[in-house]
This record gives sequence, structure tokens and C-alpha cells, in this order.
Amino acid sequence: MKVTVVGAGNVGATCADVLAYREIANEVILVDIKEGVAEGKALDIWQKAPINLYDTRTVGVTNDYSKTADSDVVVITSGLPRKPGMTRDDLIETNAGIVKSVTEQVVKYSPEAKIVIVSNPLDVMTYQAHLTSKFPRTKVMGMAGILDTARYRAFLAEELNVSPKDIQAVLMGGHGDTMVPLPRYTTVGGIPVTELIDAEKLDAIIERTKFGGGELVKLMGTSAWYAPGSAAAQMVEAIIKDQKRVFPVCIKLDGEYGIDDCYLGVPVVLGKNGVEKVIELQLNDEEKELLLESRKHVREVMEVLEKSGK
Ligand SMILES: NC(=O)c1ccc[n+]([C@@H]2O[C@H](COP(=O)([O-])OP(=O)(O)OC[C@H]3O[C@@H](n4cnc5c(N)ncnc54)[C@H](O)[C@@H]3O)[C@@H](O)[C@H]2O)c1
Ligand SMILES: O=C(O)C[C@H](O)C(=O)O
Repeated sequence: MKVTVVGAGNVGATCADVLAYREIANEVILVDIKEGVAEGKALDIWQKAPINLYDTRTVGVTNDYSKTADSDVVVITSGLPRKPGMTRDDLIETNAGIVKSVTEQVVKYSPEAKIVIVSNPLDVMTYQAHLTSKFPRTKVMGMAGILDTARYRAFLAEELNVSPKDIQAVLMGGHGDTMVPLPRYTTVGGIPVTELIDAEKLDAIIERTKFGGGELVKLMGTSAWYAPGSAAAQMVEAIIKDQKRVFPVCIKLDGEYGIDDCYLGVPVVLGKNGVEKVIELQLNDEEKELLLESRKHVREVMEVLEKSGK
């Protein structure tokens, strides 16, 4: 199995590293536009193989997409990260151009690939890749929900003093401040979270989750990479190993949840064909309203892309 990761920056290199050391793919091709960066990081990951005992071959290239030919999955992380004071949406102009040109190359050499988008603003960059690739919606998806639920689960684990492994959660909507965590679908070892935490503390955790990306940008001056890189690798694993994992994933909705014109995070089944099923939860009125609010925001940013003619 061959996986290409475009963008050998913080997230891309982390994703390639996880794919390699967990032997998720046989071959990982890392691509970057900056001369030498992908070659250097791929070589570094390969030189770690005898220490950490894996045999995934990692190869880096500068903009040479012929080396990516026939990839099973391509992860696109190329693009600017935000700096303190910026929103993800502020990145749209630069990153739309990057995602478009990268997708053109990816599709030329790997017409059968599944594409996982990481670049921000996530929902709209997934739209961009979908427009450019003309692939069916099931093969072009965005990574955000795994990361956002991971943050939510990590905060809950800390508050409840339990293992993060035992916390299951669903989160929907756009990858931004309008994301919709769903306490009704959050459990701790099978126990509804609402039985273990008071409402005020849960609300505070939900608020922290919504701004979880921004919290890290403020601390580091750039955005996160360990959890995002691992989350993208987890999606790749589900596809490559045909695991039928249930994850929140950004996909174009086609009537699900009464929405047919927007890219949003929803729970799906991920397997060898990409998104194999969109799961429709029975949302209550309050949850539906939050999802529609999130749709409204993402639609506005999608319109910016549409008006730019990209
Ligand atoms: N979806 C998410 O949850 C999530 C999480 C973290 C980061 N992100 C986004 O992922 C993107 C990457 O973040 P990062 O921290 O890795 O940034 P980074 O600056 O560390 O890396 C980006 C890399 O992309 C490369 N690049 C730029 N244009 C390119 C092109 N045309 N072809 C190939 N490579 C190109 C750059 O040279 C750089 O190495 C950002 O847009 C960031 O906002 C999304
Ligand atoms: O916050 C960002 O800009 C990066 C990413 O979307 C994140 O949530 O970490």
C-alpha cells in the first residue's frame, strides 16, 4: 500500500512518521515545494526505522509527482498555518491556490486515490479538492472531527481523572468555532458523560474544545501538529486496512441532515472505498439548530471560494 503526504511541514511530517512507525503503509512518499525539506524529513524517518523497528519505506521529493503515481491514499497538508490573531478562514486565498494546484498533480498520477484534506480552512479546502479532482464525494474527505473529538476527550479525561481510551464522543459541523460537540452522545466506559460531570464543567470543556486550535496557536505562534498528524494517519489506516471505523469526517452532504449544499463534519464509516456510509443521528431541536448555524458559516466561506473563481 502506497500513501503520499503532500506538505512536509509540521503536520505532514508527523503524519508520515506515524504512517511509517505504525507500518500503516508499505511506502510513504513525502512531497514539498521547498527544495530538500521532504527529502530530508523522509530520510530522517527512514533512519529511525532500525531504532523503532519498522520497515515502511519513506521517500521524499521536491514537487516531483511522478514518484507519487498510483498512491492508494493521498493526504494534503500543504498550505499556510495560521498565526496568533488569525482565523482559519483568513488562510483561504493562499491555501485555495495551493490545494488546487496540488490536487491537479495528485489526480494526474493517482486517479484512483482517496484524498484526505488537512489544509485550512478545512471544510472549504475539502470543497476545493472536490471541485478540482472531480472525484465522487466519497473519495474526497477532510480531517478535523477526529482531532476535535480527541481534544474534547482529552479534556474530559483530565477532568474526570480517567483514561482517554475510555471516552467515546461524536462531534459534528464545521472545523471552526461553530463546531457542534454532542454531550448526548458522549460516554465514559459506556456511562453517559452527563452522569459523571456537572453541566457547568461540561459546558466549559465544550467551549475549550471549540477554541482548542486557537489555544495552541496562542501558545506556539503556529498551529498544532502531533494530534492533527496522528488523526490524519488514523483516517489513512481505516481506509488502507478497510477497517470500517466510525469517525467524524468532513464530507459534502447530499441531503443528510436536510443539507445538500455544504461540506460538514458528520459521523461516517471509513473503509477501503473511502466514506462508505454517512450516519444520520436523530438530533434534537437544539442540536439541529447548532448544526444549521455551523452550515451557515461554512456556506459563507464556500461562497468566498466560489466568487474567487477558483
Ligand atoms: N484540519 C486540521 O484539523 C488541521 C490541523 C492542523 C493544521 N491544519 C492545517 O494544515 C496546514 C499545514 O500546517 P503545518 O503546521 O504543517 O504548516 P507548515 O508550514 O509546517 O507546513 C506546510 C508545508 O506546506 C508546504 N507547501 C506550501 N505550498 C506547497 C505546495 N504548493 N506544494 C507542496 N508543498 C507546499 C510548505 O513548504 C510547508 O513545508 C495548514 O493550513 C494548517 O492550518 C489543519
Ligand atoms: O487551529 C488551527 O489553525 C489548526 C487546526 O485547525 C487545529 O485545530 O489545530
